[in-house]
Amino acid sequence: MTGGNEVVVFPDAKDLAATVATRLLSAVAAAQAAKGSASLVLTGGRTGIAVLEAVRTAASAVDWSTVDIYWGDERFLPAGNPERNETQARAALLDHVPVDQTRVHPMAPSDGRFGDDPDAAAAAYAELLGGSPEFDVLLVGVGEEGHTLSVFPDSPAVHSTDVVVAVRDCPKPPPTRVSLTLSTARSASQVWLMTTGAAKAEAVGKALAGVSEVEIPAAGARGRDATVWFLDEEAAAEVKRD
Ligand SMILES: O=C(O)[C@H](O)[C@@H](O)[C@H](O)[C@H](O)COP(=O)(O)O
Repeated sequence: MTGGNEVVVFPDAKDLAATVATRLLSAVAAAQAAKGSASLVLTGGRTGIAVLEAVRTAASAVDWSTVDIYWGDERFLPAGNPERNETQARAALLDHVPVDQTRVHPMAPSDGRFGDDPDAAAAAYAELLGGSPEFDVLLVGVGEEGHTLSVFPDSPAVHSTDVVVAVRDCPKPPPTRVSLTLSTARSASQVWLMTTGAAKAEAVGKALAGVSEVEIPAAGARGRDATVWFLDEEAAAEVKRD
């Protein structure tokens, strides 16, 4: 453990995705055994989508009909745009498992009922979540400068106390997004941060060394019951391990 974080290091991205997938399916089954359903929050990025592809290879292990699917953030683009996290998650997993579509909750597209208004899309998602969402596992990636979800260092989003926010002029394209805030992320029982590559090592090392979330937003992505970092050796290079 490192400062209350569990850190799991893998030789490569493939091994990381396979292990996270197995652990995620176990977490779903445990939540279903405990309360009859499971609530997952998905994210975008190479690692997040690779995990969903790995889940698909063993997807028969769980009853998908009682899994609630949310997104931690979304690229505010037209429905079906290949860059949308929802589009990629459906291609990687959701189109291949028998989910109850009424329990799959994408963030609005930029050509949906709110038009090109990310603030309205954010407000609607906050309303959907209600006051205290009870996520079982919230999956997030980590950017080179320490962003997570679509919350970037010293940005309006990192200072927000809202539930869900619109993000504009995002340093990572596309520029307009909708994102949970870090305080909402912290309502999850477990937060799993997953990243690979040497370019992430500095941000990961700082986050695990206790740097503020304003500087490294990933440092603020913490679960009520568990915070787990899944890293490859390169991304873990600056982590001081116990
Ligand atoms: O929409 C996105 O791109 C994600 O929300 C973003 O937070 C991503 O998870 C990180 O940028 C890491 O992405 P990689 O796993 O591709 O490095």
